[in-house]
Amino acid sequence: PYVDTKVILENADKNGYGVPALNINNLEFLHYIIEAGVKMNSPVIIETSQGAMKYAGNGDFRKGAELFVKMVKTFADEVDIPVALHLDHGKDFEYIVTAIKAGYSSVMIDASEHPFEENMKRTKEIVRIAHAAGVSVEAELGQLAGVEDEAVAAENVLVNPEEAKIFVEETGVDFLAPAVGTSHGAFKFKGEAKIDYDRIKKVKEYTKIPLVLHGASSVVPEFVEIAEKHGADFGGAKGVPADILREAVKCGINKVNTDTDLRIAFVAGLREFLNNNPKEFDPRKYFKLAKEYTIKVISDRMEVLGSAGKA
Ligand SMILES: O=C(COP(=O)(O)O)N(O)CCCCO
Ligand code: NA
Ligand SMILES: [Zn+2]
Repeated sequence: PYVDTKVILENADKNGYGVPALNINNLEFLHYIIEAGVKMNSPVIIETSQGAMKYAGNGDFRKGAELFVKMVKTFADEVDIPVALHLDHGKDFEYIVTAIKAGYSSVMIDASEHPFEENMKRTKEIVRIAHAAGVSVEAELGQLAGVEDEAVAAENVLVNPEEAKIFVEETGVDFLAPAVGTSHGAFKFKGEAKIDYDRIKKVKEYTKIPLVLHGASSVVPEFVEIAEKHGADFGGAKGVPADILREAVKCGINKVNTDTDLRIAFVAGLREFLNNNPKEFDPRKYFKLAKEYTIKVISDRMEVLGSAGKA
């Protein structure tokens, strides 16, 4: 069934597990996520960026939002696992309100590049509108380095746990994404991978709401190697290893944003298949290995985060 993201995350919070939030831009990735969720008996949070809304609507983000809601609801109504649709990194008021009106389960207002007071003001406004429509809200405190669609943050600004307490009390936001050392994309760490567990624990203790880890892809070496064997150049790619994800969930993370891992698994399968099948040009065939690898990486992540078996 199609559910509010809050239902999924409150259950995860109560029972101490994490749920992968998986980005889509098209039908194929939606198929794969649903198939993995059903296979693993795991709740799934489907998420789309503002760019995905534009892409699906061929430039018209309102059309894209409508399309995504129809697609996700169609799949959700056919399966027994809980399925939610979330707007990821909502930065523009128009996109966020469009997602709320189109029927998204939840929206993120990402005002993290603004000063604290401004972030609170913008978040309060969206909470008021979203809650009036029965939609839950995620906000971000601190900044992740790396590129987030349009905005590029220079370097990591880690969350201030005391600020987080005030922020959640003042805004009434349903979930919070504290910046704790990760970044978006495939090149997350120069040296060894590490995130600030203490900050996660403090934010959890002070806010007592479901927490979100952004930039959480592991950048799985197995798929990086396959992709590079077949022509990709991902030198230096490094993500958040499974043991760090497990620890982050123990410290209070419940929603685990994952996009890069799906992209790498898919492109690894696509490159391998195309290289080995020069005569093939049927898209129902040449996505086969891409589909298999993407379902594998999602299934494994559900095991790592503990959402497997929890639907
Ligand atoms: O936090 C994340 C996931 O980040 P990643 O999958 O790159 O680790 N997201 O919000 C997904 C979209 C961001 C651009 O990839
Ligand atoms: Na942000
Ligand atoms: Zn993110």
